[in-house]
Parts: sequence; structure tokens; C-alpha cells
Amino acid sequence: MGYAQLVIGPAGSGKSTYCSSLYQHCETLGRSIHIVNLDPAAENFDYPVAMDIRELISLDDVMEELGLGPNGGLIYCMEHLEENLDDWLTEELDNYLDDDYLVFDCPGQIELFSHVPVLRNFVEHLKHKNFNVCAVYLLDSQFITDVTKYISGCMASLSAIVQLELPHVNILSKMDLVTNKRDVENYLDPEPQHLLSELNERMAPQFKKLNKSLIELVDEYSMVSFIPLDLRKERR
Ligand SMILES: Nc1nc2c(ncn2[C@@H]2O[C@H](COP(=O)(O)OP(=O)(O)OP(=O)(O)O)[C@@H](O)[C@H]2O)c(=O)[nH]1
Repeated sequence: MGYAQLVIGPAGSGKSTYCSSLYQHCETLGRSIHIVNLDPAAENFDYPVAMDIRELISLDDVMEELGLGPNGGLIYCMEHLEENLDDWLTEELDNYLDDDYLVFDCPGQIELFSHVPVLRNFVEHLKHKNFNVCAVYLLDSQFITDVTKYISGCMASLSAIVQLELPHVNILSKMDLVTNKRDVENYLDPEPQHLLSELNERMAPQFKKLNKSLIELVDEYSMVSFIPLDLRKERR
């Protein structure tokens, strides 16, 4: 059985930096991992690229030839990947042995883990090829410094949990940029009742019922808790 991480999260949340830090960390430990670029728009890499979607299709070519914009072009590329799971991906995966560990650096378009089925089908394909897959969801810690941002971060992560149905780890990136660590600490293992009163204070009274449902939802999905990580520190 092979092992795989699907590294997902909003644009600029630190996915590639995480992959690069993980690569260096494993190298230091003498463990071998292979990082796969799944972003057809990516240009520079801080890690050796083991497999690259741009060998199959590149965003620049799609935009030029089909006259699509960056978002439409990205979705086109990912759907092209989906159509080529049985040939391109299967052939690439054949290069890896049973115990290999692959880390997929995904694009940041939120559609990919909200409603477009590409990543879900991609995961199904990996499972079919005998890979044990988990999702690593990156969220910029600066987007979690008050209750409304926290709820919105949780909802985006929850949408990935529901869409992919994978073992799921949330990571707060860019911790070195948080000036007051307490702002973030308050949301690492929050007390639901405390969150609710904070949310009610921030919002108009007509949202009380919705606020209660949201907090219950976040509380029930205990996977929606975040692990802070200072990737810059990891790399020093
Ligand atoms: N200070 C700081 N900057 C970081 C950290 N992680 C990432 N960055 C910076 O944030 C920017 C985006 O990081 P990336 O790793 O490219 O983010 P990404 O999620 O792969 O971006 P997309 O692929 O465009 O979605 C880069 O300028 C990184 O150097 C961190 O832990 N601390």
C-alpha cells in the first residue's frame, strides 16, 4: 500500500511552502517522500518535483488556445486531469513502489474542494490504486483572528471534509506573522458556549438562531480544529 497527502487550502495559504518544509524535514530524517505538483499554473518550486501536471497540460496553453481566463482555464485543466486519470496518472503512479509516500500540492481554487468533483474522483482513483490518502487543509492564521473569520475558515474546511470524505488535518500556516498569539490561541480549542456568545455579540439579533446552528455544527465536526505551524521556523 502507498501513502498520500492531498495538500489543499485557499490560494496563498502556504501549500507549496508546507510541501517544501515537509520535504526538507523528511530529508533530514532520512525518509523519502515525493512531492507532486497538481497546479497547472505553478512556476517555481522549492522542492524537487516528482510528478508534474504541467507535463499533461499547462494553464498558459489553455488560456492562449481556448481564450479562457485564469479561473476557467484552471477548471478546464483539472477536468482534463480527471479525464486522464486512467492513462497519465496511472502511468505516473506505476513508477512508485508499494511503500512510497506521495504529497500532492494542489491548486488553491476553492471550487475544487467545494463543489467541482475533480479532486474527489482523483482521490477515488488513488484509493483504487491502493493508496491510503489523507487531506491536509492549510489556512492562513491571519484569517482566524476573530470569531467571524474563524467560522468562515471552519466552513471552508468543512466543505472539503464533506466533499472529500478523507481523514483530515487542519493546519494554521504563517504563525510567524501573528503578532498577538493569544488572538489565535483562543480558537485552537474553543469552548462552544464562549464562541456562541462572541458570535452573537458581533452580529445582529436576527442571526442568533443561525449562529447557534453554526456553532453546533463546528462543535459536532470535531475535526474542525486547527494545528498551528510555523513553517518558516521549521525550515530554519
Ligand atoms: N511569513 C510566512 N510566509 C509564508 C509562510 N508560508 C507561506 N508563506 C508565504 O506566503 C506566500 C504563499 O505561499 P505558498 O506556499 O506559495 O502558498 P500556496 O498555498 O501554495 O499558493 P497557491 O499555490 O497560489 O494557492 C509565499 O510568499 C510564501 O513565502 C509562513 O509560514 N510564514
